[in-house]
Amino acid sequence: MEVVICGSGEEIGRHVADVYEAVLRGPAPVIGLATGSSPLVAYQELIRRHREDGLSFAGATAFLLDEYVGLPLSHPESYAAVIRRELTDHVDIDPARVFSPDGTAADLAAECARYDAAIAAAGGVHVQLLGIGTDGHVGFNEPMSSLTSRTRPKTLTRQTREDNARFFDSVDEVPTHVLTQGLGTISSARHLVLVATGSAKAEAIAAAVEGPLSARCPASILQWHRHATVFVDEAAASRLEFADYYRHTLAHKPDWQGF
Ligand SMILES: N[C@@H]1[C@@H](O)[C@H](O)[C@@H](COP(=O)(O)O)O[C@@H]1O
Repeated sequence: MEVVICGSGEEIGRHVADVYEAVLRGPAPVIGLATGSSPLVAYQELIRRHREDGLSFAGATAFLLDEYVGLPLSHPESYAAVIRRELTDHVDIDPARVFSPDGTAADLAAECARYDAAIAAAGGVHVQLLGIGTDGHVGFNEPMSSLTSRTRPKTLTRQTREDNARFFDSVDEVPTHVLTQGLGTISSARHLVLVATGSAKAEAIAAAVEGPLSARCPASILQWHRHATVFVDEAAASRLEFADYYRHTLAHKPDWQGF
């Protein structure tokens, strides 16, 4: 795992956009997208590169991490709607190639199996963007999620519903259940890129990066992955014991070595 401490959110956005641009310029790119506020600066940079530098998403396929159960796709806070609003409506990706689990499906278990099969049929995800919840969740894999789980329904913790209440009229409006790619599904992506900013994420980042590999902190699954990159700002890095080592590594990173 490579931990990269950045001076600003904009710097994180540029690094993430570099990683995505390299995949998008390759053959048949399959990109993993995430919602939440953490990826937004990277999405804005990708949209800028599309408009100003000709970066094309035309041949890309995209898979979203998760979705609320019970919110119609037309609901502005459904993740299918959020990703359209924040990224895919602003680039040249084929809307029919932007996939997300359907939280309104009559048979949720079958929908989850279908979703995993669709990811596999696309050849797997080249790069998966991740935020992190204050309880250490990735996607919507709450603490104690199986480390090998596949896409499935999950029950949100009270903490996560409170964290996400800002997108709804009240915490009571936040759905109680979700469909999420499992930790095993996420780990199948070839490159995991986790982004976190702000002091509210410092504890979760310390647990994920330097704590034990444990379902107690689902994001610690990145320690088990052969290609994982964690981009944090100074505030999110503030509880990292090895911060000086990460800074030293970055300062001496060879020119030939990307992320
Ligand atoms: N399901 C999403 C996660 O994918 C995201 O990482 C998390 C943190 O969001 P934010 O980046 O807004 O802090 O929020 C939600 O729970």
